[in-house]
Amino acid sequence: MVQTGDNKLNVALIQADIEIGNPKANKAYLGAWMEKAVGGNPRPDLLVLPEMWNTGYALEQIDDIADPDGEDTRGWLSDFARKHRVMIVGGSVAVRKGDRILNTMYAFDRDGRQVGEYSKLHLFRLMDEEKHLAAGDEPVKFDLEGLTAGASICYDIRFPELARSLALDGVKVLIVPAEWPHPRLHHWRTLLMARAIENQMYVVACNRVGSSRGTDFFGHSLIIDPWGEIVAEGGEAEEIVTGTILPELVDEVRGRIPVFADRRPELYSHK
Ligand SMILES: NC(=O)CCC(=O)C(=O)O
Repeated sequence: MVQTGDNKLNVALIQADIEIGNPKANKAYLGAWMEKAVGGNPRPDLLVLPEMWNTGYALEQIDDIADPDGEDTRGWLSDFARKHRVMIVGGSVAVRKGDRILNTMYAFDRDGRQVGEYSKLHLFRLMDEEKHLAAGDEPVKFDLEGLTAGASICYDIRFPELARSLALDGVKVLIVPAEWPHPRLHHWRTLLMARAIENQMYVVACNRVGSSRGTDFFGHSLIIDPWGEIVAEGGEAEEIVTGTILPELVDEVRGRIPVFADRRPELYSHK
């Protein structure tokens, strides 16, 4: 595929392990990986973290260890973004809001200003999320220096309607933090690829690695372009996965196969 334009975005995905139930240790650990990432060549424009990186799936303790109003997380990510002049999609963290605990993503620009906040819409019963967490209530898009990004957290990618409605709303890159384990690597790769191809958009997905209470997380963080080509893919160990987004490619692919113009929404009856 011919790629043009100098409006590119260098992305670094922090594919790290997470210690269950230890937000302080996880912040220090992720912070060290983030420092390493911003020292990379090329320098990243955007860092992406995995899902629930503050607590892991310590759901029986979640009431005690979720970040109240996300204040600590937001302050820390904002300071890092400003100090290193880098945009951050801060994966997601367990956040306490009133009497609810949510699985929430925060995004920041290079000045450390918060540009997005999204709480996972679809709770994953196989990991007991619905017993301990509350679901978010709206899809979210946000701006990354002129590139419109949409949020999906892990299990959310099994719901094509969400990615499609974000695409119809102008989203050109879907950001997906995850804690997605074996034995569903095939689902992970196939669903992310499908979301990219059907919506003709970039998909940027950061999955954790390591084992936690008998569950093995496989990494395989991915950057997929709007034609469905893999730009970068991690292995199963800790690493920083890097790749470049070329925003013009979204319009080029959408021009090549006019999927959005060819839709027949009047025939799709189910809400
Ligand atoms: N944390 C999650 O949402 C995991 C989703 C998952 O593993 C799946 O198969 O879906």
